Amino acid sequence: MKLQTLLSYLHDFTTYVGENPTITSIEMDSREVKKGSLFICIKGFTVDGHDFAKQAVENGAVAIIAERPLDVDAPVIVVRDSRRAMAVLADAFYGQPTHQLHLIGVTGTNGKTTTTHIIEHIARKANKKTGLIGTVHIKIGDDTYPTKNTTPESLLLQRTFKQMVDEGVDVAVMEVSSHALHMGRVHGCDYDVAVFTNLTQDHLDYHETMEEYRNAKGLLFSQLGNRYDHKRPKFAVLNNDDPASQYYKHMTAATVITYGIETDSDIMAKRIDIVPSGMSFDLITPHGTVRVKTRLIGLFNVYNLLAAVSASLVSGIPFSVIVEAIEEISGVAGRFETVDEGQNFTVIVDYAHTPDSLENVLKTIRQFAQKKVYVVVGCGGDRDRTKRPLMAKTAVKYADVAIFTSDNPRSEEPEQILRDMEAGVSSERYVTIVDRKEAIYYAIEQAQEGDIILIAGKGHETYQIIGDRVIDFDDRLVAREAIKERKNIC
Ligand SMILES: CC(=O)N[C@H]1[C@@H](OP(=O)(O)OP(=O)(O)OC[C@H]2O[C@@H](n3ccc(=O)[nH]c3=O)[C@H](O)[C@@H]2O)O[C@H](CO)[C@@H](O)[C@@H]1O[C@H](C)C(=O)N[C@@H](C)C(=O)N[C@H](CCC(=O)O)C(=O)O
Ligand SMILES: Nc1ncnc2c1ncn2[C@@H]1O[C@H](COP(=O)(O)OP(=O)(O)OP(=O)(O)O)[C@@H](O)[C@H]1O
Repeated sequence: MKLQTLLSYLHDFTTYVGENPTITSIEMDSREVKKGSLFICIKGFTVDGHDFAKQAVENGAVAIIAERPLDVDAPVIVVRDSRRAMAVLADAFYGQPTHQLHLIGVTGTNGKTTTTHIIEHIARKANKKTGLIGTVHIKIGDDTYPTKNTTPESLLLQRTFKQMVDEGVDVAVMEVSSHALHMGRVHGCDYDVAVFTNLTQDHLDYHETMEEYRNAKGLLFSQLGNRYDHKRPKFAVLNNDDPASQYYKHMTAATVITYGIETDSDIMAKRIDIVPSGMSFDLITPHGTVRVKTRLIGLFNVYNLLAAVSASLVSGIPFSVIVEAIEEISGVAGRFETVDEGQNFTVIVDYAHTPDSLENVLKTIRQFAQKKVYVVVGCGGDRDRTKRPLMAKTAVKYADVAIFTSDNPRSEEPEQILRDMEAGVSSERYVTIVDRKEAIYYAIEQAQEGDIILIAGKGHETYQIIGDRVIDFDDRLVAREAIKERKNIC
């Protein structure tokens, strides 16, 4: 594509009249630049991409997008916000692929990964070829690709959508983080369905106030149905039991579909029975009411199922197929995942890393617990500090024994993070063990027959970030080793 053709997609840009090279790729990392690339300088949180423009030109970049003039041997196009410009350019460069996909975006503090996986499962059951983008991985059909962010940067995102179109994907479902919405990573995405799960405290290191956090998520709904003059209908699927939905309802031009348990909604669950092996409930929809059974556990998963059912129904998937799919779905990796080595106590690994999700998971466990409940929990470094005392308070409130430990301390001292957690609790019902492996071993050594241990925070993750180092660490493997060692000792 010619540079000037590409630039014509930037609405606020009209002045470029220089050279017009053919652009063979767009890159935001100077190390990825090839001959013919357009290099976009992004001011990062660690380094400034503008400092790598020279290197990009040496590597073959034929034009540069930047937020200020640069002294390099290639045309420099100055824009106000290069990250947003990148989203528009990537969308254009890859042929606006989201116009050709049925795209479902899921946002909310908790439940995004679970809900997107349920939707993917339902769509596959309906014989659709699916694409999935989220925290665990990117998946196209059966092929998976690793990913660094819940919602990737626009370049990778649009490249992925293009691959999905090329591979014949019918339904693409993705997690849309508030960071991505705020930074404009998803600018240019043409969503057909936007789903809201819930809003509770998280990410205040980035958004600063709950209001800003709520507004960032609102961008998914305010932009839905406004941006493109398409014939395709647009739907906003909202959790009626969450107060933030009232706000999103008023800001969207799309058709609103609501779901809930407590508040009258289009799609509802009633008569919910939860047992250790799963749940059953009346699923009430405009297409009829059926009693469904699922292996997923916890009231929060009823919400995730309702969100997924609503999104699937407005996507035209038959009700009977949806019901069949939810009856056979098993869990999502690292979400309420049990570690079973035949021991006589239960070990659950769960990704709960917000006060609300920790509370929900512990409340669910409390429903079955006959004996003691242990929780191993920590808080990430360089992230929302205000949630640390709240996480500790929740752990101590619902567990008999809380073990505070490290969870991705990053550049912070783990001891300081743990002191921040301890500040939230006055009782002595906790133990602090800095080393996460030791903490897990401690819980497993202490557990008696019938006890339940929740290892919270890292779920499917297979690493710990300590300082600059990323070390291999998988809660599930560590728990397995600890159980086996304990058996050998016994
Ligand atoms: C705070 C944040 O969002 N950081 C993101 C950002 O990294 P950064 O700002 O540190 O980038 P940087 O290293 O400073 O680099 C700046 C620019 O220089 C370029 N560069 C750098 C070095 C070089 O030699 N040459 C070069 O060109 C880089 O390619 C980049 O374009 O850009 C990276 C590349 O896209 C992202 O992966 C990274 O996300 C990090 C991993 C992150 O943790 N982000 C969190 C806050 C986040 O976005 N989380 C949400 C979900 C949260 C949730 O719901 O739980 C998400 O969607 O993932
Ligand atoms: N609807 C929900 N409401 C509250 N808590 C939930 C809900 N769904 C899941 N959880 C809890 O939150 C944890 C994370 O769930 P999930 O990965 O689906 O959310 P997420 O929104 O993708 O999280 P993240 O943005 O951090 O990746 C689960 O392990 C569970 O403990």
